[in-house]
This record gives sequence, C-alpha cells and structure tokens, in this order.
Amino acid sequence: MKIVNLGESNTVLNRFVAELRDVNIQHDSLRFRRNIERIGEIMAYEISKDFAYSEKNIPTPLGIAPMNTPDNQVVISTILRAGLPFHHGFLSYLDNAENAFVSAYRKYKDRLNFDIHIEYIASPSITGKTLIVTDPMLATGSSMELAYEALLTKGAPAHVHVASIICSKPALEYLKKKMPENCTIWIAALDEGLDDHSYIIPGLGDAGDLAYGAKL
Ligand SMILES: O=P(O)(O)OC[C@H]1O[C@H](OP(=O)(O)OP(=O)(O)O)[C@H](O)[C@@H]1O
Ligand SMILES: O=c1cc[nH]c(=O)[nH]1
Ligand SMILES: [Mg+2]
Repeated sequence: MKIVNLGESNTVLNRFVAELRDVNIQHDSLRFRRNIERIGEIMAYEISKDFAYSEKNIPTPLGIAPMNTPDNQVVISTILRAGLPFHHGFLSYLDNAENAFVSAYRKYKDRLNFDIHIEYIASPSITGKTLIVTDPMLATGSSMELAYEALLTKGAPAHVHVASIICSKPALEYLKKKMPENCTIWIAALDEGLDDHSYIIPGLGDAGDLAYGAKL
C-alpha cells in the first residue's frame, strides 16, 4: 500500500483546500463545489502518472505523431453525496473512464452512535480495471471500507486508488488495515482526529451539506 499526501507540497491545491475549510468562504456553495471539483482534476492528473502508457501513432493533418497515451481501463467510483463534485473533477480529466456510484449514509442511533448504510450501487464490471474510489472526507474510514466491499461484488480490480481531500489520522490507520496491498491512498490534507460526533477536527464541517444543503 502506498500513501500520497499531495498537501505536503506547496501548490495551489492548498489554497483550494483552505477555501473549503474557511468559514468565511465555504458557505458559497457554488465555490465549495467548484473547489472540490478542481481538487478532483488535480488528483486525477497526479494519479494518471501511475498509469501504464504505450506509444501510439496519431495521425495529424501533416504526418504521424508518436504519442504515449494511457492504456488503463479506469472506473471512477463515488460515494454519494459529497463525492459528486469530486467525481466530476476526476471525469473532466479521465473522460473515457467508466463510472460507478455507491450510496453511504450515517444513520444515527443517538447523538454519538451511528451505523453506515449502503443502499444503492450502480457499477460496471471492475475486473482487471483501475478502480478509483473517491470521497472528499475520510473521517472514521467506515464509509470507504463499506463502499469498497460493495464494489467488490462487481469484480476484482487490478489496482485500487482511494482519493480523498481531508483524511483524519484515525481513518488513515483504519484504512491501512482494511484496504488491500494493491491500493494507493491519495489525500490533500491529514487532520489530527475526530470530535465526539465523528467529525474531522479541524476538518471543514459537513461536506455534503455545504455542497448541497442541509438534510432532514
Ligand atoms: O469516514 P466516515 O466516518 O465514514 O465519514 C465520511 C463520510 O461522511 C461524508 O458523507 P456523509 O455521511 O456526511 O453523507 P453526505 O455526503 O450525504 O452528506 C463523507 O462524504 C463520507 O462519505
Ligand atoms: O468531518 C466530516 C465527517 C463526515 N462527513 C463530513 O462531511 N465531514
Ligand atoms: Mg457519504
């Protein structure tokens, strides 16, 4: 397993993450969604450096241009709801990828305890493919673990990329144990811990609500 924290380098990515976190900026939901999307675009570009490439002869109006292009069959998979703008960012750059969607939500038994429910999955076969599972937040890591388990009912991927924006240290430790050896975890920030409601501290709050509004 490999872990890549893109936030460790000083790039414009860190400004997009800062804007997601900033209470004075994050309530602009259009900007919030677009920043998640922009981070998806950057992460897709970074992950594409891990793909397998082969040379193809591309016909131009004036001749033949030898070009190295990727050969991986990619499936971008997203955990609803907060994953949607992230998914779109990935799809902007990996536009010939296939797509999968999984629903995961926290059902609170009381203020502190919850189960995660997976009720919906729409996915092509993932056998032999490069599976990218995207979700902007990894708090306990349970939604990612359960979504990945649900996706395994659709085949055995050749490689798995977990792509997230803010990951808590406990979630990273948890996923190191739960995800397979052929997995790379990509994050943009590693935060210290969780509050008693299992929200990431300092985190950004509720990504789904900030992107799409409060739910009942
Ligand atoms: O690592 P975990 O402890 O499982 O928490 C992370 C999950 O929480 C968020 O979704 P949420 O359940 O808030 O649903 P939403 O996107 O519909 O708001 C986030 O997008 C993850 O799916
Ligand atoms: O910090 C958190 C935890 C779960 N879901 C979120 O959107 N944020
Ligand atoms: Mg969710």
